[in-house]
Amino acid sequence: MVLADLTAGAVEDAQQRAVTRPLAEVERAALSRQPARDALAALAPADRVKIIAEVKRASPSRGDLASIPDPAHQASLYEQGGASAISVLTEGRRFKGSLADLEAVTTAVSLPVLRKDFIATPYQVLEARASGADLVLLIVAALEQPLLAELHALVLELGMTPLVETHSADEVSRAADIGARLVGVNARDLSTFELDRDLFGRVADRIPADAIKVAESAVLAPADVAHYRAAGADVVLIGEALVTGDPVATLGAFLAAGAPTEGESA
Ligand SMILES: O=P(O)(O)OC[C@@H](O)[C@@H](O)c1c[nH]c2ccccc12
Repeated sequence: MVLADLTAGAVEDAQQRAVTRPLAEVERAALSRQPARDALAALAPADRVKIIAEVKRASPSRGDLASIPDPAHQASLYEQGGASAISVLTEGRRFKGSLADLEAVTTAVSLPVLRKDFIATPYQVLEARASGADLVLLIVAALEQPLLAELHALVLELGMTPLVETHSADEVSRAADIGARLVGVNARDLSTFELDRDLFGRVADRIPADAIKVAESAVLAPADVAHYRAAGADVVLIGEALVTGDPVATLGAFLAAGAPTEGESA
């Protein structure tokens, strides 16, 4: 199972880092950071769709996407283009990211920043905060419910916001059960890599009314943003389409497609 392998690899890499940087040290670093930026406020539902723009060099499904020699610069362009938050892939093996990328991005922008990785241990959550993350991705399919609840609580305790990622109605229920306030639905199944842009629309009504709804993946054109908006998304998370070309212009087109249409009462 691909998701299990990705998670096992990420946990193994974290264990390796823990050899030279023990948990107590990472905890101290995490607690000495400036407080996390308020992601729920930044992503609060508005009349138009908000965008989380992602720094991603490669992925197991798409291979190499862009070299992104300067992730801080890339993130600055996203901020300039009107993104509401930034996502940074920190997984090294298949996505070619790192915690250094995350740290560089949080320094360069004033937006909340998500650590996008395969998180399954408290150590990885502490590392996220120690590197300046404001949000942490938790993938429901990768975690047993008690561990999901434990990590969710730890993210909150550290003042960060968990983005709880789901792939089915059942997983949305599990997110609701732990009181998730920011729920993502990923169009890409992380085990088969199959894309289903309509999954969000099928499960959106299961997301608790007080949670922010995030549609993740498969936005390649402005029409895809409009599609997700019509299906009830408050926020879309976009990677691939932003890492090449002119991200400021692309974001402008995506934001326009997520705005209310003429005649529509906001
Ligand atoms: O590049 P896309 O199709 O715009 O997708 C972005 C984002 O949703 C995707 O990178 C993603 C969603 N969930 C993840 C979990 C792990 C790694 C990556 C992801």
